Amino acid sequence: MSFLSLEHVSKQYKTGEVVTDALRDVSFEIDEGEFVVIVGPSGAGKTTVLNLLGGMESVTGGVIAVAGRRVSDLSKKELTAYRRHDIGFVFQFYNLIQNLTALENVELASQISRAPLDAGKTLEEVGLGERKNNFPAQLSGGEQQRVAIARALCKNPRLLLCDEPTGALDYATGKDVLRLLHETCRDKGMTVIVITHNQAITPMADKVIHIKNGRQERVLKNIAPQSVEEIEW
Ligand SMILES: Nc1ncnc2c1ncn2[C@@H]1O[C@H](COP(=O)(O)OP(=O)(O)OP(=O)(O)O)[C@@H](O)[C@H]1O
Repeated sequence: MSFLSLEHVSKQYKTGEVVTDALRDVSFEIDEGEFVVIVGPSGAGKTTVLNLLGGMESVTGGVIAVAGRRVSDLSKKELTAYRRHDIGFVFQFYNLIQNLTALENVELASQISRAPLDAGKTLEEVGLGERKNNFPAQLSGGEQQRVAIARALCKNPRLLLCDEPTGALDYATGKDVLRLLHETCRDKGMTVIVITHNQAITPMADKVIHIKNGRQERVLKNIAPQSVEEIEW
């Protein structure tokens, strides 16, 4: 059995009379420790996939399983525990708490986790040991994203979900963040899913899932994934 699977997943949003088919019959599998890129144009349904995987939304139809659990069958209470303990989130705009230092931001996440890693050590691992007492406003965008990644990692999650993690960063800083995510996957055996509209980063991935108009167009495996240094856009 694979680490993560979607089987015939559909998701409809109803706003008043309007029904949007955000996802239609999406099925794919991901192995533990894979670096996966989900790519597609704006409105394709990428964030919806992430919200379903992260337990923020529930499916309209189909089955989602992560690490041996049927996420699509969990109760509200179980979903809260799943989000808290099993999933690390990295967003485009970092979502750090402005009046807490880098270290305090990471500690806050570790305090609500079941088996957290050391917050200071995790910040050192992302290259921010020297900046741990800085507030977010005193850090560059790339540094803030590293804090956000440390915050996600110190929960010691089973799965790291990243929604356009380089969307707010310049080219070189975006590459640094992708390198960090790639290294986290390789060094820790962490399963990492990155969603992006940037086709150029797909050669980094072990697996690429193309989504368009709520449908999965194709799933490709890269036999020889490239490092971020080898690709340009
Ligand atoms: N909460 C919601 N209520 C109603 N419709 C929604 C909701 N969330 C998403 N949608 C719709 O579902 C479709 C897929 O949206 P989604 O955000 O998953 O796309 P996306 O690929 O992540 O796009 P982008 O790259 O622009 O973020 C879109 O048509 C969107 O308008």
